[in-house]
Amino acid sequence: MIPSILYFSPLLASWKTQFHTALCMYGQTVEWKAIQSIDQSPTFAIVLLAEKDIKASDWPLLASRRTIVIVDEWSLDNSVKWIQKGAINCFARDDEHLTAWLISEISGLTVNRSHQAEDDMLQIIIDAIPAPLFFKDHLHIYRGCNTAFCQFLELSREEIIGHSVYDIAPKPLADTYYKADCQLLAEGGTQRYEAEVQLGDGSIHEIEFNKAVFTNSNGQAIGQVGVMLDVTERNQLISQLDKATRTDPLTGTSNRREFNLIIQDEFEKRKHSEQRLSLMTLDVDFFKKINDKFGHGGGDQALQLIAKWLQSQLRSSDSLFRVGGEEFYILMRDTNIQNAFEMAERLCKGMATHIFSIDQKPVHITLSAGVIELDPTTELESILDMVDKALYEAKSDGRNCVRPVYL
Ligand SMILES: Nc1nc2c(ncn2[C@@H]2O[C@H](COP(=O)(O)OP(=O)(O)OP(=O)(O)O)[C@@H](O)[C@H]2O)c(=O)[nH]1
Repeated sequence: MIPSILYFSPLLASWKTQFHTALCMYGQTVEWKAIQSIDQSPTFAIVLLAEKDIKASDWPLLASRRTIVIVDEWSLDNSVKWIQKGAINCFARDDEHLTAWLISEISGLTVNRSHQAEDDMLQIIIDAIPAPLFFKDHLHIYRGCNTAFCQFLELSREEIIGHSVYDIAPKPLADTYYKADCQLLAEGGTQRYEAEVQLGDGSIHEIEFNKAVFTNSNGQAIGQVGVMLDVTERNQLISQLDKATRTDPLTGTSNRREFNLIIQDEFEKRKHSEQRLSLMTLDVDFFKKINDKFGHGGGDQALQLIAKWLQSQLRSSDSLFRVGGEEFYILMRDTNIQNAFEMAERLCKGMATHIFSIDQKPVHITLSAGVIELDPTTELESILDMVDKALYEAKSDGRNCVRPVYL
């Protein structure tokens, strides 16, 4: 006869002997295995835990095993408390009823098959649903799932049903699901959230969970049902789309939309920090002539070369934006007006002496610029107006020069 395995926690090491003898007397062959915590036992196993050995991290797994809690002094209140946490029974150390109860458990006399037909019908129905679907009881133990859910996790139904989420997911992910489950059961109703799920091949997918609590006829929450939608691709598309709406497709730099978002944010931060912030507006001089000489394609190429060159001149804390046809902004963090002015001069001089090549022909390009420091006591709109005017001043003063705004 194959011995039944009984798992026990450290404080029950010597205590178990009396039960071993009693069980043998009634013809039960058992094997005892010591465990330090409940996760070292397989699901469905009979696990005997001394109350003092149980840690809070063991609680989510109590119901996925046939857990018996052994207490020093039995009380109805305490016993019910453990049963509500998922244990199937609670006995005092010296309670001989435990022997009879263990014999019944080991013999499998408690299995109730009266609802088998309904269960089979429910399984057929949920298997027809293409999205992964599962349901858990109020103790967070999986009580059912459809074929799509098994395929999704690459686990068999046996590896899921009766298990706690801590049995089938890595601990950090299981913590997330467990927390969400607790919240849903406490609040009732429905819940929708996104979380990562690790598949059988180790890949991580972003999943939208749509869950709902179900109740018994008294309105008491007895479990939850969840449907999973794989939104990994959808989220990737959203983030690509979001990036595209903030990027200038010609030069790859950030565009005006991104500038509007960033400048608001940086300006708000500036109001609560001593870190200086400056803005440079740049416009390519006589750009129309480049288009006229090289065609629109040549002009596009020039804009790409200009953006690349500007980017190569910046510090990692500066941000470049293409905000119009041949107009660029540079946001300079940690920079006062003096430093911003020097930097603008350096860029204009550098651009004027740099020789670009379009269609193998050398091209000279110059820039006009305005600079301003973002004073937190001035309205952002007026700052942007003033720096634009400074740029027009640079244009009307002959181009290829910088005009600073001193507030
Ligand atoms: N190739 C190309 N040209 C563009 C693009 N956007 C704007 N332009 C051109 O840039 C030129 C800008 O001309 P203007 O505003 O008159 O300015 P400018 O010729 O640079 O002269 P100033 O700014 O006064 O020095 C126009 O001819 C636009 O068609 C673009 O994406 N690609």
